[in-house]
Amino acid sequence: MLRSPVARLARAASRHTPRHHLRAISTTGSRGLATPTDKMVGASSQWANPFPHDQFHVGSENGFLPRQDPLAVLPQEYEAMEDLLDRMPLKMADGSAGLLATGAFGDAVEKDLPEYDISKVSDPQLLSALYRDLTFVASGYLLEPCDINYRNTGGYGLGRQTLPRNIAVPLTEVAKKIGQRPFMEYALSYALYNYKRVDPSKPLDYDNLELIRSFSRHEAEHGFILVHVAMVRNSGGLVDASLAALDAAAQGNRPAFNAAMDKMRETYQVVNNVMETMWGRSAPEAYLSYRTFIMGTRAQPMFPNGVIYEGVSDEPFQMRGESGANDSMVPLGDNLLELTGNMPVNPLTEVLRDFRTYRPRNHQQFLTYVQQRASAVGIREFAMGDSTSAALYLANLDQIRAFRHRHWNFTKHYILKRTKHPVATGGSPIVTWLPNQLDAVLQQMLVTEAGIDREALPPQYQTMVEEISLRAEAQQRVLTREVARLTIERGAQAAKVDPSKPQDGYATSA
Ligand code: HEM
Repeated sequence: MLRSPVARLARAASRHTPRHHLRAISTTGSRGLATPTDKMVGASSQWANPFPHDQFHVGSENGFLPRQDPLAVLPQEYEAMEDLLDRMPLKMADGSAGLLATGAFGDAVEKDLPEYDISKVSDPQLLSALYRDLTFVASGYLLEPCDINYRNTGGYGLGRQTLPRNIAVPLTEVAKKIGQRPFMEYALSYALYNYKRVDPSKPLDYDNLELIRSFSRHEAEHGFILVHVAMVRNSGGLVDASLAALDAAAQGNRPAFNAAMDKMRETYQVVNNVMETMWGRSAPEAYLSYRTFIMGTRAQPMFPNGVIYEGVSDEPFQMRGESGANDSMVPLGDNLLELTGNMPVNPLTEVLRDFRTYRPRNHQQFLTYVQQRASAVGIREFAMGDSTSAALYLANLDQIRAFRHRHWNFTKHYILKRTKHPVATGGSPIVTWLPNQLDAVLQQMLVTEAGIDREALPPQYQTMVEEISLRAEAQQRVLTREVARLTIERGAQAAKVDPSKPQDGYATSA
């Protein structure tokens, strides 16, 4: 990873700022930095979900979660699949070994799963539940041999290269109906459509959440998935604040813009605080015991030619695996703050763009809308036109940095410490991909802070800008060293993007 001249210039410029005047006030409290007004939030008149009947419907209440809780139990006619999924996990509810533990899942799928006729199904909630459940069956089936191999040898070997028609045909049909690819997704399958409330009358707090499906039934998998849900549960605030910021900038309304940016920062901080609970709720040493099942069929050595979907196509499909990279909260920040357009032009950034096509179609459209409107309105330029706005813009970049920095730490402790496998579940190179984006945020922060007239700021903002800048400089230095070391240790494979082109034929709407 190379330092860009821009970052060096930014650092040089920031050194001219008189720092000894600054009072030490922490930026980590939840106290607001601007004075929010009640009028600040409220949906923009310009955004409407283009697929109004879909379960994933971006809104200020549910944010990026589905607007109805996921259907937890399938109707009676799908009893065979429900039963199969109950017997599937490595560990059964009573502690005994499930089908995946003994390697009996594949046979059970071939013997016990009917080829469901989905043609008459139109209820959106049922379609989404069928999609989730068929993708669980598909991933369990394809990756069962890899998990057994991993447990015996520490390597993954090859997965099953063909998906039988009793999974492939209904899965492809349901996927088409809801505008998705026929493979496990982060939002529509594994994470955001896989929770139920313990007490239906209570809110979506972590302690009131339970999983619907699981590959392992290990408490670490429970924690891993449900921490995502507990974070995204706050995303309505991000949706609201981003629309309010766009409207305010379009109208040249500085107080409303600052209030929206502060609301955005505050909400990201809540999200980041929930993210921090991952360490305690999902043990790092257990992660690899269920991770095999969320791998993809693209850019993975277990599926060198992709997978044939029997009864669907003679050409193999290759799909990225389930990954938090398909969550919409960080891309929303990237797009609103006009960071996406400033990502380096390289194959790693191409992977980022590709990831953004793996998500519910209303999410995709919303993110595209925010990206286009932020650029049309000139959010960054508007923010840089006033010191306080610029400081709040920087504070939001800092929240995106905090997310990506913590996330890189997760990757080091949950994955890099424990396996040499060169690609992550989504098919990105494990050593360089996350740092590519983290470095881009750090550089944008350094350029931004260099452009802020600190003397014009109230004291607490001066301190905030100072703290943020020092942290960004230090983190960029450490990151550069880490990536260089890891690339040498792990070799080119762990650093390079798989050059193969997707052959999935399922590029969706955005
Ligand atoms: C144990 C915890 C976690 C680990 C080990 C982990 C690991 C990873 C890895 C390896 C990637 C690279 C992409 C790929 O799969 O190919 C990734 C991407 C990503 N994950 Fe996670 N993840 C964790 C938790 C989370 C959580 C809780 C979220 C919250 C939504 C999240 C959101 C993301 C995002 C947004 C990206 C894309 C990052 C970017 O744009 O720079 N992850 N994750």
